[in-house]
Amino acid sequence: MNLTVENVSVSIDKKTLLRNIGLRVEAGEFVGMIGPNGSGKSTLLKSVYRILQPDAGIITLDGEEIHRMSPRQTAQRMAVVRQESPVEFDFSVREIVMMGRSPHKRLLESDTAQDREIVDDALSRVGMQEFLERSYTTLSGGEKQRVLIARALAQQAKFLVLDEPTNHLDIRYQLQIMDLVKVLNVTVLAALHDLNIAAVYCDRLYVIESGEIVAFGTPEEVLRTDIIRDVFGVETEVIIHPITGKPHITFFSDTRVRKTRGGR
Ligand SMILES: Nc1ncnc2c1ncn2[C@@H]1O[C@H](COP(=O)(O)OP(=O)(O)OP(=O)(O)O)[C@@H](O)[C@H]1O
Repeated sequence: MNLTVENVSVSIDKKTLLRNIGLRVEAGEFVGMIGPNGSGKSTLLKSVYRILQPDAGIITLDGEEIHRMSPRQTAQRMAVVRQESPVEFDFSVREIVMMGRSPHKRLLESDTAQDREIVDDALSRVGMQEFLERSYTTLSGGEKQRVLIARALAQQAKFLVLDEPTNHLDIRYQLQIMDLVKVLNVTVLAALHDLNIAAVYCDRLYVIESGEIVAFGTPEEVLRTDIIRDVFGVETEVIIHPITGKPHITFFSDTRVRKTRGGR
């Protein structure tokens, strides 16, 4: 399943949040979006998962315009893990993950043995099988995040949209979840803040700044000292890591750089 975003612009209350965005994610590709806070990453993802209707431009999945699909057709193709997914009612973990099965069922159809197996499998893949009967609202931030990832897995969509999928996770689960998503062999578009994680897991990256794409390419092409300085205002040293073979970035605060250079 591939995604194409062509000339997409979004404005809210006369403020332009995205301007002429173009990007493509090929089938099976893992594409990351990086950029400073407030640059428009979530806005673009929201346009892709149809929470926002762009003012201009076209977004297609396998050539089909997403804003013409029914919500059910979209959910059969696309699973979304958002930064915060507020749950108002006291659902159990099992119920939350089972929601991932609903695009595949008819209205009021009861859960089958196969649905239960898929839910169990999804929970065990994120290390949450022990929490099946727990109330979702009692979970820690990281546990909630893993349950939402399990729900996306249970949805068995061929296209995954991830908005900061690992922001609540400790380092072990960050790597585990990224490894898990990587081996699913689905198409992924993910907004990521951790540039070193983006370097290791993404096939290609788009850099977004003030609502515009300012760079794109492989991690090697994009994660350069000059680009990171221009976009994030941070000094770095970038090496190709001898073990991963991918760029590895060390960050320096401005004060530290000035001190080392003998400034004030
Ligand atoms: N409904 C809205 N009304 C007005 N401004 C909005 C709205 N939604 C988003 N914005 C603004 O649009 C800009 C882009 O926001 P967005 O959430 O897409 O950024 P982001 O790159 O995902 O940021 P972060 O890294 O902080 O999550 C921000 O300045 C934000 O305040």
